[in-house]
Amino acid sequence: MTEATPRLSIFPLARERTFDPPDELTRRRAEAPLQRMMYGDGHEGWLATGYAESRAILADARFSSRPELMHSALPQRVELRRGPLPPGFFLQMDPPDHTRYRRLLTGQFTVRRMKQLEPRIHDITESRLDAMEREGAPADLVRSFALPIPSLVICEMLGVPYEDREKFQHDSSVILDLEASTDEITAARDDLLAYLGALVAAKRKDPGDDMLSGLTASGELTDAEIAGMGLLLLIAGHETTANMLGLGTFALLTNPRQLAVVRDDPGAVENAVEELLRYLSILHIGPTRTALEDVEIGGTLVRAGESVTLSLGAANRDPERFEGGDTLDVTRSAQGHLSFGHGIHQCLGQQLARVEMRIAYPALLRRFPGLRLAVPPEEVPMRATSAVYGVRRLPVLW
Ligand code: HEM
Repeated sequence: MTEATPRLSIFPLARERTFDPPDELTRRRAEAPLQRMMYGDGHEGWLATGYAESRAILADARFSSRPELMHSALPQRVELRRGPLPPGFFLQMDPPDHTRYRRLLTGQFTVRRMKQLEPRIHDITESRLDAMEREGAPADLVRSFALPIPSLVICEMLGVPYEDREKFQHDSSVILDLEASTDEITAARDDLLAYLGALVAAKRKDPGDDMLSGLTASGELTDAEIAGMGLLLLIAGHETTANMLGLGTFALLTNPRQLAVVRDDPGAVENAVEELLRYLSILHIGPTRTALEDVEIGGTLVRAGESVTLSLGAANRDPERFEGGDTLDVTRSAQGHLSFGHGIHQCLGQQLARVEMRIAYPALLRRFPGLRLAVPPEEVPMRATSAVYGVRRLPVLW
């Protein structure tokens, strides 16, 4: 077993190339796929960059997701780790609490259920494309396409009024901002929780045909728990897919041969979406887990109480698992990628995200066969300091 002193201080975020993880992470992976890293709070924890190691950690019940056990890999405390966890926010819970909440939602996110949603997602996509056509070029693809589609879908599913999008889109982006202060994050979270709490209370009195109303009817949850679950679903449900649509389109526009496959071969789209998920790995940092007891991972001992931060981007490019992984190849089999995580916390909304992307990318590329960037690629502003990587704006012409 090996146990070295930390050589890396603080998780690197700066990317040398738009679509690749930071070079430092790639170098670290070649050196040791699980190695010591100094955390922002002085903790001597671990960094996992290898595919096998990351997958093993995510699958192992001896690693916890609880924020109060976790150290922060960045100097500033990030995400919702500070302060008491909102009830129902099961992303950061362990069994049995995690199991209890997640179980109430799994039926809503099955492949079958997502198939039923397909016609509605088609309609939403087409109406966004119509609006883009009406408004004319140039357009910001994020504002007119990538953000509204998943936002509209998750709003309809949850029963959140889309008219309130400015509030929840703003609060979500603050919560995910790695440079926001703890006070700003807490204020945005509390604002969104208060908004959702009022919505849930209204639905308890006058239920609709939506997920939040369904949860009130389950009789198992308090309003605060439902608001916490709603917070998780609302943030996870639009920020992630929106960034995949924006960044994915950018990647395709700079790889015209790959773009042509997605546009012209309907049979290739399913696979192409998996490859875009693998190649882009939009979770910029993490997840992070903490060992509840001593655990050996590939010959390295992680001691009880130590945190491990993963880089899914580095793991998804690991040459031991994906040959030539630094190249975008929409015809390769990207199955087994870790972009949706792995184990008990594996993304609940993954089928929804897949359906949205399988519909949206080809629809966009077919409607605007001449789609191209309106600015040089290096001028596209990136979300370099958000927990979810992507483009801030994507100016396009057609
Ligand atoms: C391309 C889009 C998406 C990506 C890349 C993504 C990624 C992830 C990842 C990596 C995790 C695991 C985090 C961990 O292990 O700590 C996760 C969890 C989760 N995701 Fe997604 N996600 C996406 C879309 C969605 C959508 C559309 C929803 C819909 C509501 C959603 C809801 C959730 C929820 C509720 C969890 C927590 C699951 C649990 O703790 O059991 N995600 N997601």
